[in-house]
Amino acid sequence: MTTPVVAIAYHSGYGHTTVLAEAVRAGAVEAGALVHLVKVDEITEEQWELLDAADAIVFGSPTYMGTASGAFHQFAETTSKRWFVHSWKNKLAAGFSNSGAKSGDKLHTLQYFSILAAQHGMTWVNLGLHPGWNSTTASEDDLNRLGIYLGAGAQTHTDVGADEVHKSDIATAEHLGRRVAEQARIYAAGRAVVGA
Ligand SMILES: Cc1cc2nc3c(=O)[nH]c(=O)nc-3n(C[C@H](O)[C@H](O)[C@H](O)COP(=O)(O)O)c2cc1C
Repeated sequence: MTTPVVAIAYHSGYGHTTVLAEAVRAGAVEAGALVHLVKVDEITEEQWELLDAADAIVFGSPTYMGTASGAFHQFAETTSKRWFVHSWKNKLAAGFSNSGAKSGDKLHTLQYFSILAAQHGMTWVNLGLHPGWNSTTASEDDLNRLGIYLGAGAQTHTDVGADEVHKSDIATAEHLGRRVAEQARIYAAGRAVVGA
C-alpha cells in the first residue's frame, strides 16, 4: 500500500493556527501519511520542492480582516510560478482557519483557499462531517462545533494563548488530516489502476 504524502502550508501570526496545523499533521500521520509542515512565511527552496512532490496540500491561515493573512497571500501569489505550468494539477487540497469571533468571516478564508486550489487544478477535499452543536442535546465539545463543511474551522478568543485553542477545534483539525490522508491514498490507488 502506498504512503500518501501530505504537506501543510500554513501561516500563524501568534501560534493559534500552528496548533491546528499540528493537529492536521497528527490526524494525517495517524492515517498513515508522511507529512511535511511548511511555514509559508519562512519557506525554503527545499520546502517548495516538498510541496511540488506532495499528493495533497492543506492550506492553513488565521483569518485576518476577513481573509487569509498577508503572509499567506504573499505565498499564494508566489505559487503563480506553479500555476503557469500547472504543476500542482490533480493534487488534492484542503484548508483550515482560525478566527477570534465565532464566525469572524473565516468561511471566506476557506472559500479563498478552495479558489486557490481550483486555480491550480487541484481537487478540493471538504471536511466530511455533519455540523455539531446545533441542537439542544448537542455540545460545544462536538466535532465540527462551528458547523462548517468546506474545511476545518476554529475559534479562539483573542485574549488567550495558543494553549487555549478549543479541544473540539483541535479534534476537528485532526479529523481533516485523517480525511485528507485517506482520500490521498484512495486517489493514488485509483490513479495506479487507470494509469493516470
Ligand atoms: C490583523 C488581524 C486581523 C484579524 N481579523 C480578524 C477577523 O477578520 N475576524 C476574526 O474573527 N478575527 C480576526 N482576528 C483575530 C485572529 O483571527 C485570531 O486572534 C487568531 O486566533 C489568530 O491566529 P494566529 O495566532 O495563528 O495568528 C484578527 C487578528 C489580527 C492580528
